[in-house]
Amino acid sequence: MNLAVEIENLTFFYPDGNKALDGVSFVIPERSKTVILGHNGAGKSTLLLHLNGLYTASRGRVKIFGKVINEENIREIRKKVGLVFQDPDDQLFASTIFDDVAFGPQNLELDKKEILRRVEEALKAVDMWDLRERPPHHLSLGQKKRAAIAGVLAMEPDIVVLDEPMAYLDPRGQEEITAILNRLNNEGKTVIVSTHDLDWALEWADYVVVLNAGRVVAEGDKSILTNRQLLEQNGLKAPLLVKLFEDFEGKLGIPTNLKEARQILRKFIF
Ligand SMILES: Nc1ncnc2c1ncn2[C@@H]1O[C@H](COP(=O)(O)OP(=O)(O)OP(=O)(O)O)[C@@H](O)[C@H]1O
Repeated sequence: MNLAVEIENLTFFYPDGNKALDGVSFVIPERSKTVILGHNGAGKSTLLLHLNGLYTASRGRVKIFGKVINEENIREIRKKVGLVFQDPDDQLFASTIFDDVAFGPQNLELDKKEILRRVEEALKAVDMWDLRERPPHHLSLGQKKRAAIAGVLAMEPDIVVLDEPMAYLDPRGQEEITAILNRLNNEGKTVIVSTHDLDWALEWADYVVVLNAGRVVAEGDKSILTNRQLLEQNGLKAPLLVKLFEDFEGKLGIPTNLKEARQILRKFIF
């Protein structure tokens, strides 16, 4: 298994002395769809900000494709790891969406043709090309989130990290973002998402990391999401499917997505 991310004994203190991460170690397989789960304040955002070197470990280290992030390689790392913030207003600041998405490639000092190619490809990937001349503050939240993702895609990263991309979106907005994440993963990118939504995680993820109070309490395949006791002990709500099927455990088994649930029920009923 090739690894996109390796985190070794990562501890992080905020300047006020608050220890937000405490000896965190885990790996993320390359080309996986990974979810980082944890209750409010568990340390998800703090952790994600380490993945492209925006935060620097107080102790321990973070490796991207086997290379420890350090001051010398930080520019290279930022080309490989794109980070989409939870609030798109933290990311969008130019007077048009086009300029916003062009900002990253311009900083790479690429030629004009290449910048245009990247911006067009990124905006088309999130279905925002037609809105490219709009100012960001004239967009809906779902559109802003898609524009923020385009800004990251224009850097052509191998790893895309998104901090709670579904937060505050309606079901349609969530579906649009999920479709984008799936396309990115199908193209071979490693996609890492923090979320509270375990129903969504059960359907989407293939790798899971659970944090509690700045520590890793579980890491591995999505069968973790069927362990109701573990999830609840760590302040999370088990997925509805898991709650429904666990009453029949032994007889039915616990599905790890809706399709499996249908298959189990079909077998049981017919
Ligand atoms: N700038 C800061 N200064 C001091 N402490 C902070 C700061 N930002 C976050 N923290 C603390 O660090 C811990 C981890 O916070 P973090 O935002 O990483 O958690 P989270 O899992 O992303 O939470 P949420 O789900 O609410 O977004 C919390 O105790 C939080 O209060």
